[in-house]
Amino acid sequence: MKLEDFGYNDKLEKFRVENNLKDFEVGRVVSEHKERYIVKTEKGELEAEITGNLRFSSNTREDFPAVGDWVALTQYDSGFSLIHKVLPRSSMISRQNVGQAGEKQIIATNIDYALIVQAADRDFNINRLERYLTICNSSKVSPVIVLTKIDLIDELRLSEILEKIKVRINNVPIIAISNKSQDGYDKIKAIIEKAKTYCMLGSSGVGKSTLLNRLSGKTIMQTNTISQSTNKGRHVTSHRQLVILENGGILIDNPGMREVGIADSTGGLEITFDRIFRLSHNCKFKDCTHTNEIGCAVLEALEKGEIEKASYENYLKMEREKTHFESTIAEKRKKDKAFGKRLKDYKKDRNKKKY
Ligand SMILES: Nc1nc2c(ncn2[C@@H]2O[C@H](COP(=O)(O)OP(=O)(O)OP(=O)(O)O)[C@@H](O)[C@H]2O)c(=O)[nH]1
Ligand SMILES: [Zn+2]
Repeated sequence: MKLEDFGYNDKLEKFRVENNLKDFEVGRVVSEHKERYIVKTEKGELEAEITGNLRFSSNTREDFPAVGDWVALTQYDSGFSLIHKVLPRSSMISRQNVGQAGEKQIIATNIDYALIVQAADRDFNINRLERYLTICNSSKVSPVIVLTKIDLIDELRLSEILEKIKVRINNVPIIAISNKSQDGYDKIKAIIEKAKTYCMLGSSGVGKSTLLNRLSGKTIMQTNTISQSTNKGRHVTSHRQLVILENGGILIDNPGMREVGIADSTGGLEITFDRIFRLSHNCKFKDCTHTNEIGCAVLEALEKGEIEKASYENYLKMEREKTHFESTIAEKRKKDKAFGKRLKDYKKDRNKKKY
């Protein structure tokens, strides 16, 4: 397989040449477990770790490789490889780190499209759709809405749902499918492009695994463990998290992806709620919160019924979450800085005492 088959492009190649990385091998991280990586190269899959240098020059977890990353690495005779550099990312999906407040955890990188999967029966929820959209918009990933289980509803209900979406969400393709009858499969297959990278976002039970299995032409979820011997006879076993689909698309499906909470949409609100943001330019006060101010263009539009009340409320809720998350990050930075200073003072002090 060529690098291009799993997503390598001219931009990455240009970076590689300009940054004197020609002596390294290039590969894509297909799985990660406790800082051990499986990297797919033209020669096959390699097991790798990062160099000490990369570790020490990393300021945050974001600088470490993640699934989807393109990396420059060296393979040693022992069959072991070291990652020297992470090539620039075109997109990044992250979530709030559950253990550490204010820390981000990268789920996957270099994703072109996210399939936002919602079942058309009980799962359908437009507020949640807006949240997933916001995740996409803040991650620089293009969204596609996929409605599954349309075999469980009638045509009237389906057109109602489609209408509901269109009132609140503009310019996002919507594909309605049934994994059971395979209705709409031609449409979903048609949007999946060769060498583009996809991921799926959606609640549990909406049909993501079923769709993935069908698109890959294999039963991946059950046979997800690959065992392959490296050229030195070492065995690499990993949970495959990057899958090449039947028509050449690439799908990232790692455990983290399934856990991207809808609370992780800390940016991208401007794009999801562009109507509200456009209106806000006409608010009397620059720092208008659009909740009780005089001369608020958003409240005026709301009163006139020009924007949906439910959408407005969803926006306010997400805006509050965003503010909260940002202040947690700011606080953490302040603490880190204070700690850094204390450490410096301590070292200075210790050095003074030496002489
Ligand atoms: N009727 C109907 N059932 C479906 C459809 N798609 C999936 N299902 C069923 O819904 C259930 C859940 O499907 P999965 O594919 O496991 O859902 P998932 O999104 O991968 O769920 P998690 O693995 O928990 O994230 C299974 O019993 C499927 O057979 C559909 O289009 N129509
Ligand atoms: Zn306002």
